[in-house]
Amino acid sequence: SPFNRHAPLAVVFDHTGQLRESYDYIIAGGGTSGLVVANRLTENPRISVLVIERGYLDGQENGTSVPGLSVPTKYVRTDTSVPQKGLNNRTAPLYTGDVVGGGTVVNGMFFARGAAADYDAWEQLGNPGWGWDGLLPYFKKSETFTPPTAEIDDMFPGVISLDLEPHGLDGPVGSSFSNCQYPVIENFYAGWKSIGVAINPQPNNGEATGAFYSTMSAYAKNQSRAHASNAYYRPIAGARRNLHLIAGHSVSKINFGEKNRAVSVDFMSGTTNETSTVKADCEVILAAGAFRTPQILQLSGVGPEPLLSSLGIKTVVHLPGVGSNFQDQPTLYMQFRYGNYTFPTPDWIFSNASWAAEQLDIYYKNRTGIMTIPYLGGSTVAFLPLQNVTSDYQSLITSTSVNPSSLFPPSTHPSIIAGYIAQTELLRSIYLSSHTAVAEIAWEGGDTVPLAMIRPSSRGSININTTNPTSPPVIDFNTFSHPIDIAIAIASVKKIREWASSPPMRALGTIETFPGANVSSVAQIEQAIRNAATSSWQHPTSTTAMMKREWGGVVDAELRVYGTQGLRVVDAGVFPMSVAGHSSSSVYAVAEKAADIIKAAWI
Ligand SMILES: Cc1cc2nc3c(=O)[nH]c(=O)nc-3n(C[C@H](O)[C@H](O)[C@H](O)COP(=O)(O)OP(=O)(O)OC[C@H]3O[C@@H](n4cnc5c(N)ncnc54)[C@H](O)[C@@H]3O)c2cc1C
Repeated sequence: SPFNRHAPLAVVFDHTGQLRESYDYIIAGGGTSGLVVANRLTENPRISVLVIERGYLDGQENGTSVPGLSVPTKYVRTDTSVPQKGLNNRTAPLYTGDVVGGGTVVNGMFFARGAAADYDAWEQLGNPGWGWDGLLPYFKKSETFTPPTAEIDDMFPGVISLDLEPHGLDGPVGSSFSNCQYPVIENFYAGWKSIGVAINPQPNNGEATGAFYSTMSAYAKNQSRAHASNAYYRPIAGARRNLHLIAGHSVSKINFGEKNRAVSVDFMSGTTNETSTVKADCEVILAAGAFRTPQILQLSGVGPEPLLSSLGIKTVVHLPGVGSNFQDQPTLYMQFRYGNYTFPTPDWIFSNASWAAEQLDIYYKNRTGIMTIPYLGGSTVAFLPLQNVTSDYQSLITSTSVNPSSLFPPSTHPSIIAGYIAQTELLRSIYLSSHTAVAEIAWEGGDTVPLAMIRPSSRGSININTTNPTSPPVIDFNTFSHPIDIAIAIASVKKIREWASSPPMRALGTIETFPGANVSSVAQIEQAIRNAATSSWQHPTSTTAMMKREWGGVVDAELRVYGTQGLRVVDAGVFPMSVAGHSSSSVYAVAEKAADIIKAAWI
């Protein structure tokens, strides 16, 4: 059993008989945010915390620690959306972590923060303290940053800032750089530079734009993956008797007492479906991620009343925003090949077994080589503000403006539309800004060039359609429902082509194989995107948004669920809008801040 390792001070349980009847705090979801909060609250030995996690502890397999290896599929859960009109009625997968540590155990290890403007927009949506200045101390608190090796610094002079100031130096999550790189990455930077996209050596200081070498979530010393489990849970698991974690069980319902106080949760065994109840003396904290937290709330009677009553669920709080405002970042995987490219490419890891074995050997001996580069995309990215994507950006914004109400079904509660209008006003200034990006282009030196539309105006939903907690909720990304999203995607494809045909990339003999040179008119590019893009960049957020209640918000600026007591949400669902960056570093920062907010309430 995976639990034997923890004996005799075992705090990981797999059956309910070992649990107490009540805990001060019950955390639903032992993923990224849940483990941060569990760790911080149990710093006080008088506070007891139970984490209930659907997945199990990872077995510390090579795939969860060596950046260059693929993660064991058993830790990744795949759910499927309803057909997406904007994708010519195709469905799209949503991947999430199904393991203690959640998404960070299986993610692509990009560890870049969003732009200051992204978090400032959160604050402007009515959340004092949640802007860049308010969050920066928590980004730092979660991180131990290590600058690149001299070898990487010499290979890419000036590409990575050695300035430690914006970083944390003693937090739980390692943040560092792969210490080996494919030499062709130089052409990536030179290509962008040649078409006017500057190299940004310090993308973690609020200016997350330009072409840069991203920090990755890894410990520099041994070049192994840093995830929430090994950063926030394993180091304390045996030592803190006040922290219990039950694996393999899912929270199915929050039970409310007088004045809508969350008093206990029901949770189910993943193997037997047997349901148990455990009491919360202080609070229930939801950390099941942007996909699952709305499900728990709706099953518990907190959500849009019409939906709840249609399923026969008694409404505890009519909160129309639960499950709405869903955001993810649609992604198109363009394909290229390279005529003059003889050096090993990232694709060799899969196609050349003896080379891959040799690299693994180098990794284990010296913690260097190609296996230090995350397999899901490398570390090299370009984050383009709209004005870098197209010089016509102002007319693109004007020509795609729509009546916000027309983007939602007629039955949508007015508060959701009001909140969306508040967001679109901020989005407009974001689209005009040179300080935050709309498109992300990654290249690890191989055939695939992902293009992620990281600043969507479209909004989807996550809603239950059954009272059965073992059925996943309905995922509707509503991809490309706002015309600006497809317009930005089309302009971005053209921009990537400009980069691919810049002299430094041409020198590699770069040829686009998908969509391909014959796909050239705007209409053709649009169809190629609609036929091939996927809805998610694996960054689902905003389904329990921190916004005013009259704007369809679900939690206040202290992350308390409106209309309830003793109930908060701390996961990526609380982001009012997605950030133009990868989400994990923001999730850690939000959860660190959440823990401080919860502790402040003790006094
Ligand atoms: C394949 C993939 C690649 C990614 N790549 C990157 C990347 O390169 N860089 C980056 O920054 N971000 C990336 N992300 C996103 C990032 O990892 C997530 O944004 C982050 O982990 C979300 O944290 P969370 O706490 O909101 O949710 P999670 O970490 O998903 O935690 C939620 C936890 O709740 C559990 N759970 C769900 N339902 C229940 C229930 N009912 N009861 C109990 N437990 C439950 C889940 O098993 C999970 O462990 C990626 C994600 C994936 C899946």
